[in-house]
Amino acid sequence: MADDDDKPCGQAWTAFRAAEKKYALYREQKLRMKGGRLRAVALVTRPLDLSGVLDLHTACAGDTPPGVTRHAVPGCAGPVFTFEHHPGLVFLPAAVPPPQQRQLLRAALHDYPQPPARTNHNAHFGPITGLWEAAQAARAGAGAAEAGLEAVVGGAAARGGGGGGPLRLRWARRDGPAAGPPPCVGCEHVPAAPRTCGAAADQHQHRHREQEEQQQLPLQPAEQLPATATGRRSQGHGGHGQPALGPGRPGLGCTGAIGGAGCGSGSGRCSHDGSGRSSHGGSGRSSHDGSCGSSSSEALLEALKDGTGGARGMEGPGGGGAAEEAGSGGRSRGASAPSFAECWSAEGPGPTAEQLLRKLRWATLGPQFDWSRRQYDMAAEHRPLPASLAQLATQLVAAVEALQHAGLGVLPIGASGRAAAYQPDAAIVNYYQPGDALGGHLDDVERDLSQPIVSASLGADALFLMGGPSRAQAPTAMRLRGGDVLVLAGPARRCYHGVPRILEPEAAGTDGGEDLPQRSSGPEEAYFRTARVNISIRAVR
Ligand SMILES: O=C(O)CCC(=O)C(=O)O
Ligand SMILES: [Fe+2]
Repeated sequence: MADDDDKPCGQAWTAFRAAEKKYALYREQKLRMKGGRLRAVALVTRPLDLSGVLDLHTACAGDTPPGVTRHAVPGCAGPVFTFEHHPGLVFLPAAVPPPQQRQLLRAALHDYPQPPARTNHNAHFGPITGLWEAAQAARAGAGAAEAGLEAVVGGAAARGGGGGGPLRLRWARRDGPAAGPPPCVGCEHVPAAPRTCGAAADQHQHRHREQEEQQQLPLQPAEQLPATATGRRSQGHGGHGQPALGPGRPGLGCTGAIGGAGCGSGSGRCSHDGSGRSSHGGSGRSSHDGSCGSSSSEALLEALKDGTGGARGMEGPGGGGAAEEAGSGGRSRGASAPSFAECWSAEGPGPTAEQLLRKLRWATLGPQFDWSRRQYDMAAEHRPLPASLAQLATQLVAAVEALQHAGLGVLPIGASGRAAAYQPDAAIVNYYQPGDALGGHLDDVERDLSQPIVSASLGADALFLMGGPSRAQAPTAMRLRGGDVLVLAGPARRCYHGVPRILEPEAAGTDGGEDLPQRSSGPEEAYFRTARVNISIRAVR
């Protein structure tokens, strides 16, 4: 793990940090004198200067900018770009075709956060089943209530005038070590360590969210816990971090820190926690026919009928969901996963599903990283990397290998130097809302750093910073759109990178979601009009 070389407070920012600050979203209160007093009249977004940002979609059509080389690669529909100052970085614009984007976006909401995959919520609440479906329950409407939604939500549907009501987690966040039995499913919490100025007290914190401190989820006594969920605590939690709500991310192998306010921001956190043994979370049903408008409520109702909690695999071109791809065969939750009904009710003490969905930051597929031992825990329960993601990464790495054969030297891949040696088995799924950022970091704890990372962007546009081996090196700012892929290979594996900004539609110059395939009014599309998902696929074994 490389040193965190951000300068201490009071000194100049590193070049990387300066770039983060340049592109970060800042909102300022506009003040005006009213009645003899200064009053806040509006929240103003600081203008964003995109003139220094590389947009290789425009270069696809026109001239290639200095320091960037365009290649035609067999097997790639469009051009592929490499960078003089970033050896090992390969940019493949629009490499994920629209139908596959659509499948991945749906899977990212329906499947990937399902237990036994872990998410940032595990540290506070334990495994949660059917988050997306529960968040959609209020939209399920009277039909859903009639069909049995009220069986789960109690009186909420009725109180909601037939429109359903928000579902709440049955258990609440715990803010301290469990005070005696009974322990609960949601009690993994490590007391916050104070963030010290410029120090490495929390060097695993990468994400910040504007105003996150004001957006804390409700804290209530952990009561009314589902009997079946008691006694389960996630394993392997290193206890080093600060799994406060919001910006924690797995940071597998990451070194970095970002704090919107610099020192003393107190928002550092890291939520790494191992989970139990491998299982899966879906029954492998496919639903990629564009009929997503009602699919979430249908999935919910299906789930209510069969008790699987909506944890259905919906990903995979061949009709198989992620779980099916993982060879699970039918049941839709892992051994340690509570059912949908155990998780959600109309009157639980916890936050609403919508709140939790907004705060979903990451999910991990494949082996979990154990921060206490600083290694991947291969034995702990996890959701295997779906075959479709492994296939996507393998195909793209093979395309990149073609550059190698053309003498461009962007790899090696593995000791053999052949793409065939590349066997991805893990991914981090990052969920970004407007205002989120991922601070500069290295991904450097995988066993074999000669294995590339394949990083696919989905949903809203973002700015990506690609730096060098130290933060002192000024990064290149690039615009990423839904469907774009970056491959970090060779020397680029040891370089700082991060995401300082998700482009809100105004900044992006769009009304949002232009790049989403087959735009429709489905809830998934609505989510991705402003949100972004990144899936970074890795080989960790
Ligand atoms: O969101 C992105 O584009 C970058 C993600 C990343 O760097 C990571 O997950 O390590
Ligand atoms: Fe990364």
